Amino acid sequence: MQQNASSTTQQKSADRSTVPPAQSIITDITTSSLEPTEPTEPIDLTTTGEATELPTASTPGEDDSLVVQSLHGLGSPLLPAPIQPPTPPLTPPPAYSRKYVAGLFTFEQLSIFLIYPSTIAVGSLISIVSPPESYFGLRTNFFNVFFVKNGWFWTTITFMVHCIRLRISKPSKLVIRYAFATLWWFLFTQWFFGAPIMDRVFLGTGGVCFVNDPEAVPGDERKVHDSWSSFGCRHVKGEWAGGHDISGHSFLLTHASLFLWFELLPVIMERGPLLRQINTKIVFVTLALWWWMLLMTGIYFHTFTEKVTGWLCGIAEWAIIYILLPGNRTLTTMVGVPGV
Ligand SMILES: CCCCCCCCCCCCCCCC(=O)SCCNC(=O)CCNC(=O)[C@H](O)C(C)(C)COP(=O)(O)OP(=O)(O)OC[C@H]1O[C@@H](n2cnc3c(N)ncnc32)[C@H](O)[C@@H]1OP(=O)(O)O
Repeated sequence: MQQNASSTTQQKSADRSTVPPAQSIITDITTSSLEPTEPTEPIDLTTTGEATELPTASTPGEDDSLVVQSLHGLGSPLLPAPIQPPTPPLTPPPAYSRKYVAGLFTFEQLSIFLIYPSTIAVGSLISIVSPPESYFGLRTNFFNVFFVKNGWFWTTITFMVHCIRLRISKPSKLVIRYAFATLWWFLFTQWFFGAPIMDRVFLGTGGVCFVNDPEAVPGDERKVHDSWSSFGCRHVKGEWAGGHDISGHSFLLTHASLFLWFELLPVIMERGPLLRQINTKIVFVTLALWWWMLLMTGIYFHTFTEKVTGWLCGIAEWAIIYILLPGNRTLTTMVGVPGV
């Protein structure tokens, strides 16, 4: 009996020795509430769904400022934090945590990203070695005139076909991402407070619009027209020559393809019934056509550097929205992430 009593006492004192003093609990809670809980890895766009939104997404009626505050784990450093049971850390759900290549891409994202520079490289190589005679080498070919020259229109239609069958909880985020992609295409190829960005680069690097002057002396028919855009130059039947003429096709085809791929990626990764739908096949047909036309641009048009600068401008908006923003939860809350 006496032995039992003493072992119980020993047990109790052993238990007490494992309990931290109250002061240390308070310190732990206070410091943990002050520690920022920023994600260490970008959010994986290949497996997320807006139905399984980010932990930061506010539910209807929730105060956004509170959400943002809780995201950063901000407490007032002047006031002692109230003692509360420690909240679980804001780690992303398992679906987000996948292996990243160079800390930025998943394997699938990297593979998609690499398709376009390799296509331009292969096309340019063929153009140097021996470009085959082809219908696709004509500027007036049907696929160019009907599809690529209206490329953003067809990309929009394809995107809508993809979107109408999704079950995502926040369609407004889809429209926001589409609006950003459209804005970049518009500023780059159509209008940027006057001439679009690609034409401004051309003019800024010494490019001019030459037109034939019927009244000029023989041998000096070409005169410079004061067109400030490639559209204006085409309108007066002039020739746009001299400066760095960024490839609009490389830009548009890369920009549109990366946009469509990254919106479609969750459907691909889910490998569910959505993948077998006709909507997905339509997206793949557009992607295939855009890839083929980029290869043709690589083989028959522009210089290598003009295609590379077109490609670089084509990845700019995608890199911000789909690669860099997912590393910041507050900004990602604004544009959302693609889902199923
Ligand atoms: C819930 C869901 C929400 C959804 C969301 C809500 C949505 C809400 C409703 C919206 C309802 C719809 C709304 C749609 C809205 C739009 O999208 S309307 C806009 C439609 N417009 C377009 O799509 C225009 C797209 N085109 C372009 O941007 C430019 O033409 C491009 C493609 C950049 C090309 O520029 P470019 O001047 O041809 O320049 P570049 O590539 O350098 O080529 C130089 C030459 O080489 C030739 N060339 C180059 N590559 C090639 C090639 N591969 N083959 C042949 N020739 C070539 C060119 O043809 C060109 O020759 P020329 O024409 O000078 O003779």
